[in-house]
Amino acid sequence: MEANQRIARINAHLHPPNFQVEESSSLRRANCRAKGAGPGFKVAILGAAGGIGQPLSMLMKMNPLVSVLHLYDVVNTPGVTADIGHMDTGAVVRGFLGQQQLEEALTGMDLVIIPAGVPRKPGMTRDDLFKINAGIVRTLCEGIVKSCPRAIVNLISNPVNSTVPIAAEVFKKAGTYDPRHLLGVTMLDVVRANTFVAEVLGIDPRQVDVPVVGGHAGVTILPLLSQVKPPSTFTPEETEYLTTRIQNGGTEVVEAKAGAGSATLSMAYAAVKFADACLRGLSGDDGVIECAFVSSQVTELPFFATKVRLGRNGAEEVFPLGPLNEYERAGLEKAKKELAGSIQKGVSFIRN
Ligand SMILES: NC(=O)C1=CN([C@@H]2O[C@H](COP(=O)(O)OP(=O)(O)OC[C@H]3O[C@@H](n4cnc5c(N)ncnc54)[C@H](O)[C@@H]3O)[C@@H](O)[C@H]2O)C=CC1
Ligand SMILES: O=C([O-])CC(=O)C(=O)O
Repeated sequence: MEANQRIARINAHLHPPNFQVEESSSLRRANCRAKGAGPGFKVAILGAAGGIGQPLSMLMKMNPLVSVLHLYDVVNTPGVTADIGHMDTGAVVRGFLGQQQLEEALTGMDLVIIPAGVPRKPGMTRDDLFKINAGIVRTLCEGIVKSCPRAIVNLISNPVNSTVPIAAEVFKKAGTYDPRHLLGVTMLDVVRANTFVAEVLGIDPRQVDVPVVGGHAGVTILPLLSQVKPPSTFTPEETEYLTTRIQNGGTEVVEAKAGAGSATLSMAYAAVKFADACLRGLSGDDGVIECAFVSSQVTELPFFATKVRLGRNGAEEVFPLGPLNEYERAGLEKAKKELAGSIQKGVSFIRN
């Protein structure tokens, strides 16, 4: 290629006159030429310009399993894409702005991560977000139906206990539903549980594994402290303190941020930990096991979070709860009661 042609391509990349479909196509060509998409997975982040979306996009750009990273939002993706695109890691980054570019953003994706939607302010429950976020999740899932119906979906937008059933209903309606492909992200509950339990035990959190089951709101978040690894015992006071702190972890951050949003940095960390596990599963790695809120037959509820084995087809195996102590059995009953209502609310949003 002539030198002046190469410079023209780079300029087109650096100074797109606007961020419309035609421009993003040329940007895509420039990107592919400039960097070359290596082997790996194609990942889209929907809500990429937000508090979670930005650090999540940065961390996914650093993931060696990712070859192409599509950043979609209804605002600010040109800036975030330009910024992250300068990182000298392998993934090719492309930005997409606004609903008219959703289809293009999703085409060919292997994994779609969704942190789009409004966060809580002090005094709100996650369910208070339903009104706005339910519609956002529906629209984005309709895009997935059209452009990448076989992709694995990691759903972060709250209230997860209702948005996962919403996504399932959208996919069912379109005839594309594969329950193994839809995963509500509860990893932050596990990350918090590992941290708080490690503090109590006085050990490194990286050595700790706490299964957290149920759902992702208040009493539906049920840490199984009797199954902690390494095997540990807790006094009744420690059990009560840890369970309450893990269940209120999100609220602790919302209050500390005092109106400036909810957990973003720890959530981006947790989302990447979970997405990486999904990609390792897709690659064919053995023994990839994490907690997630999925279609389940572990209880009488249609969705429930437990440990799942991630493989080439997503959540290939959903593990049972294992032995629970009396405290956990009581917690399970409370969790199921609240979860049943939240799941029904999500289902009704699409069916009615
Ligand atoms: N599952 C979990 O453990 C957690 C979930 N969350 C949830 O994640 C969501 C996002 O939180 P933040 O990033 O802090 O909020 P944020 O407000 O900082 O960012 C949200 C982003 O979504 C974008 N957005 C809004 N409508 C959209 C649409 N139709 N399509 C694409 N993008 C759209 C916004 O433009 C914004 O950039 C909230 O619902 C929050 O409650 C937050 C922390 C933990
Ligand atoms: O608490 C919130 O609203 C955000 C969230 O889900 C969490 O931090 O666990």
